Amino acid sequence: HSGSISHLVLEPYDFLFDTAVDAYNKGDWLTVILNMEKALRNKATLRSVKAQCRINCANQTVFGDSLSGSGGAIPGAGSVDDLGFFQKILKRADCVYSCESEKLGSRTMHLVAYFKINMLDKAVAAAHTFFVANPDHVEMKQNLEYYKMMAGVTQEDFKDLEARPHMAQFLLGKSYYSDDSFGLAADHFEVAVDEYFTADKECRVLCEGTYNYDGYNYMEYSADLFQTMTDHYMQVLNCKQNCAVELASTAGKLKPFEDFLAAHFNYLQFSYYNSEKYEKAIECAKTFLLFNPEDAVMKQNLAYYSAVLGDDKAEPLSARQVVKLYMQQSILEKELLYFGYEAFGIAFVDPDTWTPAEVMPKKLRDKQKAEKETAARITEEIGNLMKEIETMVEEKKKDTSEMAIIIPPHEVGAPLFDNVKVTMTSQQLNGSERVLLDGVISEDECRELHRLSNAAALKGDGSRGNPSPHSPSEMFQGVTVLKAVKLGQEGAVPLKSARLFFDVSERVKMTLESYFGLDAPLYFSYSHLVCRSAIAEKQEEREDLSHAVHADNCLLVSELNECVKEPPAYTHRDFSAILYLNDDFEGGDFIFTELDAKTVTAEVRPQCGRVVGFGAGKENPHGVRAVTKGQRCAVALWFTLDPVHQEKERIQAEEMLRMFSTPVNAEFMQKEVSETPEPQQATPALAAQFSADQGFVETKSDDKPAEKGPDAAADSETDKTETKPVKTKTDTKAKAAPKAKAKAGDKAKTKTASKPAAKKDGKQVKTQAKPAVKKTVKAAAKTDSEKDSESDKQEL
Ligand SMILES: O=C(O)CCC(=O)C(=O)O
Ligand SMILES: [Fe+3]
Repeated sequence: HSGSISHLVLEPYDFLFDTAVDAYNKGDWLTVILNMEKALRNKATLRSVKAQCRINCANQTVFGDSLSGSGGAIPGAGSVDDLGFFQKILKRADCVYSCESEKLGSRTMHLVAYFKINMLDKAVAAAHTFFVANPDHVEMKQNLEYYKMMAGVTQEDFKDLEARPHMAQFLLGKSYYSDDSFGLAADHFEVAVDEYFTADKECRVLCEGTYNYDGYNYMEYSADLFQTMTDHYMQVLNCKQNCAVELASTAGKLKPFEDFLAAHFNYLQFSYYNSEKYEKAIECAKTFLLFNPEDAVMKQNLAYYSAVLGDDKAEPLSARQVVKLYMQQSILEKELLYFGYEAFGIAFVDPDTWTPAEVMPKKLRDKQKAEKETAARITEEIGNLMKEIETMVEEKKKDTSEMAIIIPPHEVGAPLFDNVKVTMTSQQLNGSERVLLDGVISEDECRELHRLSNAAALKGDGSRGNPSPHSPSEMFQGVTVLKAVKLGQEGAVPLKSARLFFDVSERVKMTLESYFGLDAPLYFSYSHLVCRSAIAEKQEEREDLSHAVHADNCLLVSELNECVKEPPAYTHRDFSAILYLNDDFEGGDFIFTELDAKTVTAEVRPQCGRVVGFGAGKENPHGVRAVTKGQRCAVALWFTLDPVHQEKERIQAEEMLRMFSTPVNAEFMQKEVSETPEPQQATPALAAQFSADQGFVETKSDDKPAEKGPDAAADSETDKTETKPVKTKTDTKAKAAPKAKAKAGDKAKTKTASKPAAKKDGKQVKTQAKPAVKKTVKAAAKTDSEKDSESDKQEL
């Protein structure tokens, strides 16, 4: 063991992670950031100690030594060899064990629940998305900018904590390369190669961890010694193979760089050529050819360099040994893995593109070929089908435009769900964009939601807001989806009922989209389960309405027969739907009126499962007649066509419901989340999704260095026909072959080889992908007062 005993006292990162999750739910971003950073740092330390221990121990106990003391050949030597092998394994295990506990203190302290590690990785990925990859996520960005400002944290602190030197060097090299600073580029690519192998070594030893029972029931897994060893070993090898992918991955890039290691040598060869270091250029070209022996452009480049240097000098130069060894080892691993695939069916997907075809067993190759052909056939068939469907849709469109003559323009759809029936159309309701549907939910569902409303009202503190906002003769109670879910989480109402609230409103939304034949989807703008209860002693000589006549997205000025579409009206609301839950009350009929708010054009009697749906604008002024006895309950829903205005609370509710439905995650949600939700709080899952849609900073496939089209300028001065090398492009999007960089030095240096006839214009075509423009964030997170006014407005 190493002499120095230094105990690292690390706060367990699962604990830090828990704290961060708690803080996340409370919207306390500062705490999230601090703990997440610490968790990442500790995880990195733990990782490096483990890697160091394994590397040291591997050096101390190399397999293949003869067993000390066991001298000559004795009968049954095979078993002695086996023993020797296992002795080494035991020694290795022991060495790792004591090394780790010496460095980290008690071992159990660092045993971490594995799902939490996975969660951490997910969170890290999400954090990357937030911090690095997604300058366009306006809301998340605003929040982060705001909290960063508060904390006095600078952008530097948000740098990818796990950014590893090999990647940093590679990216630096690339940026020098695209600036035509080839000397510096070569320096950084060289360091990158060195760092790559260091990182690869580390990555590989870290694969020698515990067996992951993924897919098996841990308790039921039983295998004999060799089966167990094989299973575990195959897993380790798979993991090691995957290091190539891991090392090629970086934050802010959706996909790993392709042919990452080979790419280094592609960049290097051209950088050396431009620095007139032909020996090195040749060495690197040859190294690149180890990966892609048939690469025509590289073969051509190599021929050119060799001609310049002189074939006799070029010949003895060989590809890098370290790469040869790396490939040999990797191929051995692949062969073993393929053997495991064939013998035991342990799946292996080769992550490398350079693997020689013959490494894969012929049987598998044939199978893959057949599968590819099938896939191609299916794709073709699907294509044909799609075409057919398109034609059918076209025809259908023609039909429906003819139908539109009879039926009002928007009401072309049929209800989506079987039990739903159209009771009245716009025409029958004497207006436009109106519908009355029945059978949208069942009696049982009505009862459950009615109960939910009353249970939630009981829990409500009653002090918040006016209990009778619409009529002094009635009590008004309301609960949002998020509130219902939170109450469900606390156990104050059945979680099942909260979920029903959510699902039912989803059903109404789909029904409306379908019925009104909307091309664009509707988004929830607000969802409210509301009951109006008559106050018995306040019913005499009552003349008011339960809900005065109004329109949902404009301010009705009945004196002028006008509706002004301006704030504080919810101008973004486009459709409204009221789902009724009961009819055992007196009064409470829904009415449509003219713009004068007096002339009633249609009346609807609420009943369980009935939905009145209508456009939210001036064409549909409406109100509710006084509820004079009993309690009238309904789910009131407003929809918008503009995703920007969708209800953030609902997204949060959905996220929580999803968490509850996965047992592992439910644990994170046991604690109460903040009382007033942040209106702008998006979930990591959503943010990641967003980025998947919008793309990351660098989604362009600039990872392929190729497209090394030969320079058109063939030599005309000498009889040699070698073509001058062409710069590797860094962006495959630019299709035109970039010009070779012509240097003044070429003329002097070129001895035997051809050089381009015409001197190239010195300006290099810029082919580097432009970095995404960072948006300047003007507004910080919303202030509390803004939030309050927003949530209060909803209940008016
Ligand atoms: O409850 C109803 O029937 C209608 C309520 C309404 O129009 C509203 O809240 O905007
Ligand atoms: Fe309304």
